[in-house]
Amino acid sequence: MLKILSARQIKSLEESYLEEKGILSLELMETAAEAFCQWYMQNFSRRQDIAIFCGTGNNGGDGIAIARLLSRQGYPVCVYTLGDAKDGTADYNSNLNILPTNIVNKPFSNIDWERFRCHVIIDAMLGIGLNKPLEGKYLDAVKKLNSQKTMRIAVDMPTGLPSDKLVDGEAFQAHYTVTFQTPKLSALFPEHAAYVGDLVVKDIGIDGKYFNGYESSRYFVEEKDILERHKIFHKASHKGDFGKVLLVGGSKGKLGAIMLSAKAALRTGSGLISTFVPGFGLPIMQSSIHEVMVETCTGNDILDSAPENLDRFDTIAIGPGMGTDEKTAEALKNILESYKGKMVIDADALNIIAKRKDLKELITSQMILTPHLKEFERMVGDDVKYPEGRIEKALEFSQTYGCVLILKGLHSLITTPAGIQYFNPTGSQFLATGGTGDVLTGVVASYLGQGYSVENAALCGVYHHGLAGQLAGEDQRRGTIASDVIEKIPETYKNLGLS
Ligand SMILES: NC(=O)C1=CN([C@@H]2O[C@H](COP(=O)(O)OP(=O)(O)OC[C@H]3O[C@@H](n4cnc5c(N)ncnc54)[C@H](O)[C@@H]3O)[C@@H](O)[C@H]2O)[C@@H](O)CC1
Ligand SMILES: Nc1ncnc2c1ncn2[C@@H]1O[C@H](COP(=O)(O)OP(=O)(O)O)[C@@H](O)[C@H]1O
Ligand SMILES: [K+]
Repeated sequence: MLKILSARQIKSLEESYLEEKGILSLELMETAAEAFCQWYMQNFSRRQDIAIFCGTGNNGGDGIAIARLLSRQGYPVCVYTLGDAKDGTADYNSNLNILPTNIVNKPFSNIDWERFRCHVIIDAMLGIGLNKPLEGKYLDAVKKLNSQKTMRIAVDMPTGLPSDKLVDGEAFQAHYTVTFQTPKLSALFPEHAAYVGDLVVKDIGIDGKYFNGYESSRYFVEEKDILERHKIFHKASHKGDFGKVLLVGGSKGKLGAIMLSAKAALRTGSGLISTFVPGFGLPIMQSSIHEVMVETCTGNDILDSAPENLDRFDTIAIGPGMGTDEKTAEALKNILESYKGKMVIDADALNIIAKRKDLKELITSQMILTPHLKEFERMVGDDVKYPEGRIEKALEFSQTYGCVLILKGLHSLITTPAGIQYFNPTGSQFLATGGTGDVLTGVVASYLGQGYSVENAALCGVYHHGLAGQLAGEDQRRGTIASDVIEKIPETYKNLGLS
């Protein structure tokens, strides 16, 4: 887990790290520049001309160091500077003094934009030191650079993006942001996706113990955190070990949702999947998914009653394609009141709960709720447009009702009633297609059925779902559909070296 700190905390952390280790800030800057270059060299060829735009703070210092290191490796670089070296930080100037003279270093104001050409723009103008919205030459630079049809990469933070809050005005629009040690909170806001691009986090050697003294209950999940949360199943495991899951949902025209959940749960590794659907769904379910057992409610078209003997199941997920009819709401109430095991509550089950205070009171610590933004807004009855407020609201909701909350979207946010908030690193814009939420429900329910805690099921579920989305997107690009995501779930295990 990478602890997410504010810009102020990061500066203080770096100072105490440098002091304790007896390292100069210039050395840490060199490590950061090396980390950037290592990533750059793995991804880009020497045939691409690079223009590095530098401010005169430490972000600019990183940029100048990057220019030296890349040039030494045979990469063609030019430096363009905003600001006056006499105002520069000590580390910026130390780097400027050793910039090889064969590297072109021009003031930004001297650029002839008619003739300006490069393949890659690196933004090292401003980083976490940003203290006001862009104006003047920085604003001008960002506008000019954003209009270039080239690859754009930001060092640490895109210029103009505040580390901890929503952007005010313009900011550099990066295709990649290579940040150091731990992501800054605002780089995880979906609203900032167009500025941050793909986020790359590079270790610069400040180990976890230095983070201990800084208060934050927000974390960025890493692959190793997921690996250690998985259960290992032995060779003689039988289907009962992998859990008996019941998926409740479906209504006329929306049976597909529960089918997607069921298939996703099977591909995640569930032992036995049962579904509970309206009567019309029986022949359809049976003929399309042979591995799934099907039970039906009393009504033909809508879900109007609850299943018998709920204790047969290790976990229940409810909501996909279920509809919000009055009778369905009563069936939901019945299930929430009578089932004591772990549950996933999704989609229409959330929409029903949003309107019924008596149902909200039935939320327990055994439950994982999986709203997308609109569903969350319905549940909290408030505007959740602003990310800072939304993250706070998620915390408040999880603590008030004692449940785990998965707020879906780019970097889905998992909040636990203990007050910990985890941002998920996996995912892809190709998941933005109907039915992928139903897939997530099946994946999370499967882990609950396999005996994972609510917290671990939520973390592992969201991570694998996002990774499956990435893998499906690599093959199918914008043609990706929810079924493609399901088919990639097994590959996520292979990818992580899990059996
Ligand atoms: N401190 C350290 O030891 C390390 C810092 N690193 C780099 O240092 C960066 C932070 O450096 P700084 O603290 O010098 O900050 P920046 O380089 O981000 O910016 C600082 C300067 O920009 C000015 N400024 C702020 N907002 C402005 C605006 N809107 N328009 C014009 N000028 C503006 C400030 O007054 C200040 O002079 C990080 O983002 C990272 O790139 C890395 O080298 C890793 C190690
Ligand atoms: N741009 C995106 N980047 C990352 N993940 C995304 C993106 N868009 C959607 N997702 C993920 O896809 C899923 C969509 O869920 P949801 O909105 O409930 O879809 P549906 O109701 O169609 O099943 C969520 O897990 C969400 O996190
Ligand atoms: K930058």
